[in-house]
Parts: sequence; C-alpha cells; structure tokens
Amino acid sequence: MESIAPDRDRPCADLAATETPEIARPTRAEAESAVRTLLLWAGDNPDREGLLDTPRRVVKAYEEYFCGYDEDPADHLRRTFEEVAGYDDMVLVRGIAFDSHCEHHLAPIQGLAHVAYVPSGRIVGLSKLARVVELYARRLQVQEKLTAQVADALEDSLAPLGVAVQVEATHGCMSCRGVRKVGADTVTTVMRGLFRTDARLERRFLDAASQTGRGR
Ligand SMILES: Nc1nc2c(ncn2[C@@H]2O[C@H](COP(=O)(O)OP(=O)(O)OP(=O)(O)O)[C@@H](O)[C@H]2O)c(=O)[nH]1
Ligand SMILES: [Zn+2]
Repeated sequence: MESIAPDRDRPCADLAATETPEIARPTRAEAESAVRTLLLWAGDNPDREGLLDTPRRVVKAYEEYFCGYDEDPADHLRRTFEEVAGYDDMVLVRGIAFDSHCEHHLAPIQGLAHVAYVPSGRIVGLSKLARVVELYARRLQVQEKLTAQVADALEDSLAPLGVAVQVEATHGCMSCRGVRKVGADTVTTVMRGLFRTDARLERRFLDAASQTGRGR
C-alpha cells in the first residue's frame, strides 16, 4: 500500500484518506450468518428460541453503533453565523456524552468530550459540535484518533483561531475483559492554534473542562 507521509501536527490526516475506502459491504444475510457463527463460537445454540432473532437484532444494532461511516462532518459544520457582536473568545461545549466501540475488541467505549474553539468571525451552532463528536464516536475507534478527528473537522470547516478537544472515557476492553481494571479512565487532549500558543487560554479550557468531567 502506498504510504502517506504523516503531518506531525495532524497525526490523523493520513488516516482520514485511508479509513473508509470504497468497501464492498456484505449482504444483511451474510452479516447475520456471521453473528450466528459467533454464537456458535460462544458455545451456545443459535437455533434455540431465545437466540433465533439475535443475528437480526445484532446486525440492526451494528447499523446504529456504526452509522458514522455514512456521514461527513462538513455537512454539519457548513451552516455558520456572522452576527456575533464582536464576540472573539473561546466557545466551549463540555460534557458531551458519547458511546463508541474500540477497534481492537469491538468493546464499548463510554465517555465525555469537551470541545472548544476560538472563532475567526463566524460561529457554528452549538449542537453541531456534539454532532461531530457523535459522528466519529459511531465508528470503530481508538480514543486518540477520535480526539484528533474532532479537532481536524473543526479546523477544516471553520478555520478557527484555535481548537481544543478533550475526551475522557472508560474502555470496556479494560474493564470487562483482559486486565479488568474497573474505574480506570483515559484522558486525551488535542490543542491547536491559540490553545497551543496561549498558555492562559489552554489553562482556562482545561480548568473549565475539568469542572464537568467524570471525576465530579
Ligand atoms: N491507545 C489506545 N489503546 C487502546 C484503546 N482502546 C483499547 N486499547 C488497547 O489496545 C491494546 C491492544 O493490545 P493487544 O496486545 O493487541 O491486544 P490484547 O491482547 O487483547 O491486549 P489486552 O487488552 O492487554 O489483553 C490494549 O492494550 C488495549 O488496552 C484506545 O482507545 N487507545
Ligand atoms: Zn479494546
């Protein structure tokens, strides 16, 4: 496969192009058959009454868990507003709850995202920040990538003076299986533009985010 030189400041930029190439999706019947195989692998009988409908339900649930592949963040961020009466400070939406799945084990990731930007004249609807989090959460993820993808999407669409994204999440693959550490959570942070160069702004973001986080 052709390798693409990674952009140091945007480690996910190279991934974005390769993450969702045109793939041939299986038919629904093929997907349901794969779930049936997993039920057999678990040691149960897929033909017993309680499991008969499970392949259908799981495939339907997958459509919900992974609906983010069919969406483009730019569609959510296209509509902006200019009437801001000179407002030029940080806009922060904190405590955006999300559910995702880790790409290593397909285990649930549950967390909160705090998303901030400093507008360069134009603002975006607040719900759109949460929509972008939701879009990327509804894909197979690692937390670092989710954090960077949200920041990239805001930078690309809004060209703001700065973007900061913090994600705090628990990983089912660390609590229900494997190392089994219930209660451990992971914090990832991406700072861009003014949030990198202005230590006071960075501090204000981190302080405000920490007042909403899972630890409260
Ligand atoms: N960096 C990062 N790692 C993750 C994330 N989600 C899951 N992981 C880790 O992915 C790693 C996969 O490691 P492997 O050694 O390939 O898989 P494994 O044998 O199932 O590892 P264990 O979980 O230690 O049992 C594990 O250490 C997980 O904790 C994430 O969002 N970010
Ligand atoms: Zn995992």
